[in-house]
Amino acid sequence: MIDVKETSLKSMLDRAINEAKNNQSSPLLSMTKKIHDINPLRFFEAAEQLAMNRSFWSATAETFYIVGAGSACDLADGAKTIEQMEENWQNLLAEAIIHNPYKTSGTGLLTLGGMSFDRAEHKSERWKNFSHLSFIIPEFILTKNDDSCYLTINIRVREDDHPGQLAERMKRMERTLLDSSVSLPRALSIKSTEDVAPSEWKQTVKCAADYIKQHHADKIVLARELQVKLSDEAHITPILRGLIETQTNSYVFAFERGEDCFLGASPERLVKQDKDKVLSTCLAGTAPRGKTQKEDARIANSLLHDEKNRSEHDFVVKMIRQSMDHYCFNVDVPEKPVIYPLKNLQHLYTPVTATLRKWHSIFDIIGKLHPTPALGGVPREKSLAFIRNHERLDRGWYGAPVGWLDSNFNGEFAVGIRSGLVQGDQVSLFAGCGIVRDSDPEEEYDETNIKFMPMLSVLGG
Ligand SMILES: C=C(O[C@@H]1C=C(C(=O)O)C=C[C@H]1O)C(=O)O
Ligand SMILES: [Mg+2]
Repeated sequence: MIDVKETSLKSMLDRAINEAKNNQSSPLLSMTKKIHDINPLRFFEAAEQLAMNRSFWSATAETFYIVGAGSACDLADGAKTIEQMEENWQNLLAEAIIHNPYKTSGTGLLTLGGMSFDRAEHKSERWKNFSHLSFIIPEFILTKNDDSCYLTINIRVREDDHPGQLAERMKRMERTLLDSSVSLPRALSIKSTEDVAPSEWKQTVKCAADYIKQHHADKIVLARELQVKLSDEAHITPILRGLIETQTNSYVFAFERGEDCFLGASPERLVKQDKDKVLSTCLAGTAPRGKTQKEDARIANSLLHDEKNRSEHDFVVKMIRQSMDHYCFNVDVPEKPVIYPLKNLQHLYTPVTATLRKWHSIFDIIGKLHPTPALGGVPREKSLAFIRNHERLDRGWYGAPVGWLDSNFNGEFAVGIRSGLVQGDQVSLFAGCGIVRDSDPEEEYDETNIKFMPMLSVLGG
């Protein structure tokens, strides 16, 4: 990695093109600067006008946004596993020419992306635009952290590139992306919804509960789908705005691939890395919110003491603790869960903190954790086999890690739940729940219905 102090795009390009010629390589040039305050949703919308594929990430508990536009490269090209992708990342970093004078996490050279829930599963037509593994380094990245905004430009430089022309092209695109007069499209409304095979799903829940009672497994997470037809082709920006405004304590994300977009507002952090500090979250066990404060407190209290929900939760805690022990020391896990309140429901929540051992990365942790028993089950292989054989859904990127990481060992990944796949005027929403021995199909069905609410309400339902 070459850390550069000079700042003009043209002189950086001259330098990078020289490197490319001398080494017969195509290094990535990454330049970051501070810019005036800009609404991340306007930047996101402006990228649509340039017909660029977009990535969006926001942690709504903080004022933190990363918006990516275009693609300088996909790290997962030619990689079948997370390990191979990490190797691509390391090779790219080794050659990269970076100018980023800021220490803020999420600025500078970074990558955003996700993966399929089950990379062993055959990909259906519906997810054709979403590779099993895909992490893009956007051409333009807007990072907003509290009141500070940063713009990063990433260019894959080739030896026959013309520095002057390239600099002009990037500047023109930058002007369009930062144009604050871009108007935000209006929200749409829902024309109809269709619950996909509800009675078959309840039957599968019963089958899973029986399988568990026969001691073949301890927990199996089953998901189902709700098809939504919109009044017109979906605009992504108003959906994201709705999610940001309504879903506190969540990660609002969107990943466009071709004409399709996978998006959602997940409350579930898989892992956050801040140098050698890592944080994971056990989130499982669910109840609705109460209509009054008193009712809400009563529901929270019974959730905390409910045996069935505690067992759903405890499987996750046990597994995450063991997995973190693998790559970390100082693993700290509180004895009991607390309540994690969301707009439409509340969960049992246990945070896990740890220190990452030298030579290990966030990719190692993702590879070890996914799928946790919050989305797969216990034991892992048996529950995955059950899901493959019985669930009628191709989960695609639903339930899998989505997030970002930068070149300074910071990053954050959520589990892609409370989410949907937008394809034109059609949205497929996904929701699942943890089946244990005492699960009742009707109750689990009701639980998935509340999990559809965050997405449904911003789509206009
Ligand atoms: C599978 C989902 O959520 C998971 C299942 C939960 C449960 O069954 O109680 C709670 C949170 C998540 O771990 C989903 O939202 O789709
Ligand atoms: Mg549950």
